[in-house]
This record gives sequence, structure tokens and C-alpha cells, in this order.
Amino acid sequence: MQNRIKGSDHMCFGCSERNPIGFKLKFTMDGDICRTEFTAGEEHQGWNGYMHGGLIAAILDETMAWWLWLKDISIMTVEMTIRYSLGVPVHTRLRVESWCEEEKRGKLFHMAGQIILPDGKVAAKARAKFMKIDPAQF
Ligand SMILES: CCCCCCCC(=O)SCCNC(=O)CCNC(=O)[C@H](O)C(C)(C)COP(=O)(O)OP(=O)(O)OC[C@H]1O[C@@H](n2cnc3c(N)ncnc32)[C@H](O)[C@@H]1OP(=O)(O)O
Repeated sequence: MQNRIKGSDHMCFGCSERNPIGFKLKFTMDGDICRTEFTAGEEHQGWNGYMHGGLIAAILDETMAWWLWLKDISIMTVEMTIRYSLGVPVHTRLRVESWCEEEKRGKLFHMAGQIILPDGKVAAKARAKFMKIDPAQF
């Protein structure tokens, strides 16, 4: 899976440059925080003017996953909850960040992530568990 994710033929909805309908997110590690930025368009709406909640979940999922991928840890999401505190407006530059809260036996990672509006308010916060997997099995 690692090669498929990082190789030139991967089609990940979150991060592939080749996926025509994907987010095409790019990630950097800033100390122990994984960061990306995103601006939602009309096509990402749920309620008029606001981003769809399922797509917000996808961005948070991807950003938490990349904290682990950037450390060469192959994982899959096994659980996620999200607190949606504020609507996420379209056509607005969003900051997204993730971090690790706890690692259990090197196999289960308790992660967190959040979407921050330009005024610094947290619009959505996720907590999720990621399980280490053997990439050869996928
Ligand atoms: C660049 C990266 C982008 C990637 C995209 C972003 C990430 C994603 O969205 S991944 C896609 C969504 N996730 C999935 O499709 C995962 C589907 N799940 C699976 O395939 C399997 O459950 C898999 C492979 C992860 C684990 O299967 P398996 O090895 O059989 O695990 P299983 O035996 O059930 O559990 C192993 C251990 O973890 C524990 N566990 C499982 N789930 C949880 C959980 N949610 N919380 C706590 N513990 C858990 C089990 O209790 C068990 O514990 P123990 O070893 O002590 O008995």
C-alpha cells in the first residue's frame, strides 16, 4: 500500500495529483504537527455556501493518516469521531493539522486533527484510531 500511496500510479482521493476529482492535498511536518491547506469550492458543498460534512471528515482522516505516512507507518483508519462546531465556508483558505495523542503497543495510534478558519477558530475537530497494517496484504 505504501508504494501505491506514494508511487506515481496511486489514485488516492485525498492526496493523488492524478485523481481528477480528488482534493490533491500536500502535507508537511512542522515539528510534531502534520499540516495542509485547502480551499473548498462549489462542488464540495452540502448546505449552500458550506462544505459537506462527509468531505470535512475525509480531509481530517487524510491529514491524520499522513502524520503516520510521513513517518513511514502503514495504517488504516479503524475508528473516527468528529465534532462539527462551526460551518466550514467554501472559497475560504482552511488550515488543517493533525497530531498523535497516544501510541498503543506500536500498533494502534490515537490521532487528532482539526480544521481552522482564517480567524483562528476551530470549525471541526476529529479523534481517530489508526491500526498499523502489513502493506503487502493490500
Ligand atoms: C496516504 C494515506 C491515505 C489513506 C486514506 C486515509 C485512511 C483511510 O481512510 S483507510 C480506509 C478506511 N479504513 C478501512 O477500510 C479499514 C477496514 N478495516 C480492516 O481492513 C481491518 O479491520 C484491519 C486490517 C484494519 C484490521 O484487521 P485485523 O488485523 O483483523 O484486526 P482485528 O483482529 O479486528 O483487530 C486487531 C486488534 O486491534 C483492536 N481493534 C480493532 N479495531 C479497534 C478500534 N477501533 N479501537 C480499538 N481497538 C481496535 C482489536 O480489538 C484487536 O486487539 P487485540 O490484538 O488485542 O485482540
